[in-house]
Amino acid sequence: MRSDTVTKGKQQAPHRSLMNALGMTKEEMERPLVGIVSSYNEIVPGHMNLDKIVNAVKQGVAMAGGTPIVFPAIAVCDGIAMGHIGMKYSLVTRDLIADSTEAMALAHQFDALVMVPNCDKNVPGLLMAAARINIPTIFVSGGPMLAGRVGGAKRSLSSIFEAVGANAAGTLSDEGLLEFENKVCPTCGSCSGMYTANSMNCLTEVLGMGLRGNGTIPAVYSERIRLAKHAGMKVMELWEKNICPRDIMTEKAVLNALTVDMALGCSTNSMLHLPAIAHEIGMDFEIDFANGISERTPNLCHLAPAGPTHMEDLNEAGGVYAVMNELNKLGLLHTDCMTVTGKTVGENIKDAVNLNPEVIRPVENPYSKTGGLAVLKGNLAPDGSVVKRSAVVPEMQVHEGPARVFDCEEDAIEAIKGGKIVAGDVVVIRYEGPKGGPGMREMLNPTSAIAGMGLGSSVALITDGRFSGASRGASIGHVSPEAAVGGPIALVEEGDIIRINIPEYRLELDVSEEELARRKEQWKPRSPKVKTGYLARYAALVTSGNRGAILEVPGTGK
Ligand SMILES: CC(C)(O)[C@@H](O)C(=O)O
Ligand SMILES: [Mg+2]
Repeated sequence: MRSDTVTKGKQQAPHRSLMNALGMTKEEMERPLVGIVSSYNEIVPGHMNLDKIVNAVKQGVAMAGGTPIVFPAIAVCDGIAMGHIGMKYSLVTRDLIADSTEAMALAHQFDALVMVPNCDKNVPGLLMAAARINIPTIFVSGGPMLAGRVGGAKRSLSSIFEAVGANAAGTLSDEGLLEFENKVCPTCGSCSGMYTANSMNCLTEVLGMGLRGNGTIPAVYSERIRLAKHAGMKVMELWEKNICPRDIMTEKAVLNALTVDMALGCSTNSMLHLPAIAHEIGMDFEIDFANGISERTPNLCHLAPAGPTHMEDLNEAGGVYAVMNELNKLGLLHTDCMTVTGKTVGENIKDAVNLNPEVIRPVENPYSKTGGLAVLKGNLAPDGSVVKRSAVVPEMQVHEGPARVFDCEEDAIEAIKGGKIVAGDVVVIRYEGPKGGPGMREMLNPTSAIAGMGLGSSVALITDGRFSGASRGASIGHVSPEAAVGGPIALVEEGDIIRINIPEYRLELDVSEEELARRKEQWKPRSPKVKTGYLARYAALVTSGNRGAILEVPGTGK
């Protein structure tokens, strides 16, 4: 066993004495040591129940003959971090979570791992760590929040952000806003739409790293406790068979995840996290892969913010496996991939029935023939940009309008709320990229203000930052290269015409090559917004959005 390094032999007497200090018995030391990575804390609603999940995992591991040992991972609530300096500290935690888990797992020589994440950065951060450490590992998340009820309709986090915009526009009273505030987040769990956390928890199931229901069983259901116990038992089976993450998260599994992403209508952040996970398994991942997959994959789900359904509805309808089974009818999945069930994808999904054709449209009757995401390229984004096209109204799929340029999120918000943005405008928010932000903030306040003020069908937003899964509208993010490194987005001037053509995957600035070359000559890099601490170190190492904002070892290109 890997843990023999710390438990067996005379040289290990000091190690065993320290384990004695933990209260660990000889019998416990002789069993496989299973690290349980707990993302529990008291500030993230999606994580406040993870102590219960972790306890259930411990019981499962112990029942199956392992010794469970808990250690922590940090976690940020993107909702609470939204719209201020806190959001610069969100994406950057993904890599802290991956790196710190690598450090803990290898420092203590665990035999296997159970990852217990839930919200936006913990799921991808721990998937990256799992691929990197590559010892038998299973995931069990905390589960989604139930939807709230406002005026008889199911509502969630995107509606409260948009309610703020409606209130600013005078179409929603202060009492109305307060009602949203009090009702949209009724339980613990990851916010109830197909936002980033739930996107990544569902894709964990597709990647084969979580058991059935990992993405959709609500946080407050006792079924989730049972799922956690099963995950604890299952990791011991994976250990016995030595099935490791890189046997499961193969290139084909990543392509399956991208495919199901298209059908579910996942968050644009999946297009940062999948390339980063792919990087950990040594896969070359060009983001425009996504378009080929998007072309042939129908969009089957319109969960919030794209439509009125929520994670609890997807769960009732049969969950992720039912969506996969639909896609399998078109032969779109690699069914031979191994999973943590010890079975292949094909074996896992064969009996999954779609129980609600309104929540999961059958492949014969999709919301659209093409998938949820698209990658746009052109002279404004030579290395690519990402849009959730399933959340863009038909009249904005092709749009042309004057650039309204802002060098940070706060300035854009002020202009939108101050009524300075009008129908037709293309709002450009730059110097918010991975290096420039630093930390590539989510622009949920600007997109919600646009939607809430009734401009969602006439105004587009382009940024080298990123979006929340709760953002909707013609919101094009991850524009690469970013402004801070002199990407063309830095050269846009107020009033330049920008052309967006989603069906043709184009994003163009209507300025001649000569003029752009002239502007480039004059462009000078700005002094970094943050000069000390983790953000400064992060900015020095981070790559661009199209590469998943991975951290590169300087000089290696890796
Ligand atoms: C706050 C949210 C909903 O988690 C957002 O940050 C997202 O990415 O979906
Ligand atoms: Mg987020």
